[in-house]
Amino acid sequence: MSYAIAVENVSFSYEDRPVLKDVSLSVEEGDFLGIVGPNGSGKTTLLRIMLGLQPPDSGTVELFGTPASSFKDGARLGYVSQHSTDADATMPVTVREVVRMGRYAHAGIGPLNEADRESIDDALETVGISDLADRRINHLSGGQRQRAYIARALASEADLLALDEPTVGVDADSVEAFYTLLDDLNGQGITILLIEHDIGVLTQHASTMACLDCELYEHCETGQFLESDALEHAFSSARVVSSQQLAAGD
Ligand SMILES: Nc1ncnc2c1ncn2[C@@H]1O[C@H](COP(=O)(O)OP(=O)(O)OP(=O)(O)O)[C@@H](O)[C@H]1O
Repeated sequence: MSYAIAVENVSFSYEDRPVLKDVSLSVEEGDFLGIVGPNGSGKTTLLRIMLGLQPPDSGTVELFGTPASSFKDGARLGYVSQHSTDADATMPVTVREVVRMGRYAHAGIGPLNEADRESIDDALETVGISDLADRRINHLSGGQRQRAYIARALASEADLLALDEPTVGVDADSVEAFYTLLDDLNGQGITILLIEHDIGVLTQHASTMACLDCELYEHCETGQFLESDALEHAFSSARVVSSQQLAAGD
């Protein structure tokens, strides 16, 4: 079995406040993992540690079989953080320029060759925003911006996409289209890690689910998760759908 990410006994504190306690969690290549948990339960922190962006205080993290501290192939990992868009909000960059950043690992900052240009065009087309390529990134809606950042990850040929609450502020139709895109990418073999408050929609798409509450409360296949008490535990989060809605398949 090949793991995209293997986390073993990870603990982490901000100053002296423990945020993660002894978390062990492996993500198989090709998995679609949904991560839920109450507000402030350490989800973003764990995601960043899983991607090797932040070292744990103790425990180990492996990315595609290599210790995170010596993993050099960052282009394989695409991360769309909650704050991805903030940095660009004040910069006059176009969507194409944002997606072009995904080619840095392959093309450097020099002129692009034909293959690079093709890769950028393909990425824009895959996420359905070719017509927005020359618009300023900060003139896009939240949902369109999320697509631009996914296109950047695709242009960098990422094998794994990690997204932190990508659908906040996105209208219901766009959320559905967004999940269709994620399903397509996952069908092409891209591993997906997704933090999402809307457990109802998440569990319709994720193949495995993890519920975090400082410790790892549950990690299992989605069907099993829906029948476990982790569901109720995750509902202690502020912004979730009700279990009645879930039962009704809404
Ligand atoms: N840089 C930081 N310095 C100090 N404390 C932090 C920092 N980042 C996060 N925290 C705190 O650590 C805890 C876990 O934060 P984290 O963002 O990982 O949780 P989360 O589950 O993603 O939260 P949410 O669902 O609200 O986005 C929270 O109490 C948060 O306030």
